[in-house]
Amino acid sequence: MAANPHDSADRLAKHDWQGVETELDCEGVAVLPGLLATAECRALAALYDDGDEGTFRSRVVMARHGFGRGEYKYFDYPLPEIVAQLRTLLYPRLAPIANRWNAALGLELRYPPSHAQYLARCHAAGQPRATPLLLRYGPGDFNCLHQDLYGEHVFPLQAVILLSQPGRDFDGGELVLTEQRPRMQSRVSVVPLGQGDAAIFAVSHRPVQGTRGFYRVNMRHGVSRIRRGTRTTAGLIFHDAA
Ligand SMILES: O=C(O)CCC(=O)C(=O)O
Ligand SMILES: [Fe+2]
Repeated sequence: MAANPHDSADRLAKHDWQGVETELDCEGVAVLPGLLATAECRALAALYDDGDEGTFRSRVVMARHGFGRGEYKYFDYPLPEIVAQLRTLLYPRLAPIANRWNAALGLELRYPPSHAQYLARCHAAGQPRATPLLLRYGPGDFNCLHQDLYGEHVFPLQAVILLSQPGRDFDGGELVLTEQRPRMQSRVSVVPLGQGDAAIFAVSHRPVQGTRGFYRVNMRHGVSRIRRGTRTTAGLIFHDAA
């Protein structure tokens, strides 16, 4: 799929990154409205059924693993151009936030400025397989709360792009995040997305400012039951898989 790199760069530049950073710090999730245009959503979603052989490295039927109901496919390298570009362009916006979070949590690990450098680290450590994916849900399907960990190397933020149009293509099927706080009850947030919007959120944990410094909360995400129609999403995970 052709995508003009200048279009993609402009698309990211127009977003309120200061606002995104504040939302991520306060809530652990931020929305980038209209990250993809409608035609791009359709073209990317169409790969699910029409992708050439070699587009995907594997297909997972969620019910077989107790992950929920629905299915997904992991892209293989080389990634479709738009997926590769979004991963490359989003990463340098997110790495400084990830580094600040690690510092707040007292972790020494830092993430390099470019995604190519970070992937080289994953690949050298035995995590060479592509993790971006397309997910497809039909009526009654859902995605259980989970964390996308694929090995020792974990980049702490990820993105999900809604490729279908809510209300027209499907009803229900909301992205849900839970936050498990130490010695407290869990908090939940539902993230309203329109077609082409991306949610950026914490993969497994994030720092929260308390009265005596930062503490660590554990995050999970999932999707509530699809009540009608078909919902397709694209997931961008920045670490690769073992
Ligand atoms: O379909 C969704 O909204 C969530 C997808 C997901 O779990 C992921 O991309 O990691
Ligand atoms: Fe996920």
